[in-house]
Amino acid sequence: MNTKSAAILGASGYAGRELRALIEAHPALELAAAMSARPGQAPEPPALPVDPPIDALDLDRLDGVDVVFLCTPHGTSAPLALAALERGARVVDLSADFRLRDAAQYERVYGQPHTAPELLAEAVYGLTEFARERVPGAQLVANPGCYPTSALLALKPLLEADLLEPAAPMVVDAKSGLTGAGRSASATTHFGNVHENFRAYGVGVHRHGPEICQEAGNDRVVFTAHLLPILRGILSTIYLQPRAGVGAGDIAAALSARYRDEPFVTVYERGLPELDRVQRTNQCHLGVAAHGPLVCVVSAIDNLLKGAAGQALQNANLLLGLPEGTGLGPAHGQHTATAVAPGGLQ
Ligand SMILES: NC(=O)C1=CN([C@@H]2O[C@H](COP(=O)(O)OP(=O)(O)OC[C@H]3O[C@@H](n4cnc5c(N)ncnc54)[C@H](OP(=O)(O)O)[C@@H]3O)[C@@H](O)[C@H]2O)C=CC1
Ligand SMILES: CC(=O)N[C@@H](CCC(=O)OP(=O)(O)O)C(=O)O
Repeated sequence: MNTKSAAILGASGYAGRELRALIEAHPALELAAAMSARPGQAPEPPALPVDPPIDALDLDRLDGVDVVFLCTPHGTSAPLALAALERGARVVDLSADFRLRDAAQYERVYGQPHTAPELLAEAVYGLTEFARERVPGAQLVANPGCYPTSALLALKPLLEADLLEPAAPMVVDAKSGLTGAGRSASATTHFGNVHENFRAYGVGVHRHGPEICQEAGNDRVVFTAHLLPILRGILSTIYLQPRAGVGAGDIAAALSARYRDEPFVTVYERGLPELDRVQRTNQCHLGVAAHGPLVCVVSAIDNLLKGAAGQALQNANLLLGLPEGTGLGPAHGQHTATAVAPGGLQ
């Protein structure tokens, strides 16, 4: 395999560290730069002698780099994407800056004007299992949000197969571990404060609601986020009203058929997903159960891998003409290299 070069901006964050561990174990990618992007600030020195160094932001180091990963907060990614594209790199942005197609909606949802609206039309929403035809030709990939990844992998095949009652809401009751909030401790996400606690947040206004609706193609998704007192993983319990005559068995069969050949999505024949089966893997596990007049689909992912760095690497492999699963470890239900790699959050 010809080696390609990669750079990470935001390498000191949770997603950036995870991606770094994946790239360092990747057989065809070479890490050209791992930079901490906050302008004007020196990167933190490594905490331990074994921790890899992170450099200060220097956009000139992106010259000649094949793919740039933006692991930076929304609002800061857009100008960095512009700079990387101007230098000829392809870009995978892990933030929300290019996920919503409409600049006015971005401003409503994120409370600030978009600084590179001219790029929105060309950005490809990289839910990889549904974007394989468009990602390889893209310059800019908008990596999906973690909650949206868990919801959309369950919903999209059922919408495409027209198995759901058209007027009924689709209720996505999702729970995330603390790493979903990034590494900056806050009063509400610091482990010490959430210990023995569990709560819903952003009810009715969470920024991932519009993203899920956009990609589901309708406004009937009712999404609620919860914060779990664990480190990593998202489990979404999704309540759906099937069309008359459609039962849980039909829903499970449709998901199984859609994902039969997918290395990173596993549909259970019996039982329901649990977080410890997907933590530190790039897997989405789906399970189905009848629930009175409704059908319940449970979807579980690791927020930092399938919900962020792992899916970003699937997309980057496609951008670079590499097999999609390169560097993502054994295909089914097993832990990736990040379970043991330095820098990967254990
Ligand atoms: N955590 C998760 O589960 C997921 C995260 N994402 C997205 O990925 C991105 C990174 O998330 P995560 O790793 O959790 O975040 P972290 O807060 O852990 O890390 C953020 C990174 O961005 C840098 N940064 C912070 N503020 C600025 C700024 N004003 N300008 C430039 N750079 C800045 C930080 O560098 P410094 O060292 O200077 O602080 C750090 O390297 C976000 O957009 C997030 O929404 C997407 C899916 C899941
Ligand atoms: C637990 C937690 O706080 N999660 C974050 C979402 C995770 C994230 O980083 O958002 P993106 O996937 O859009 O990048 C939140 O609720 O805003």
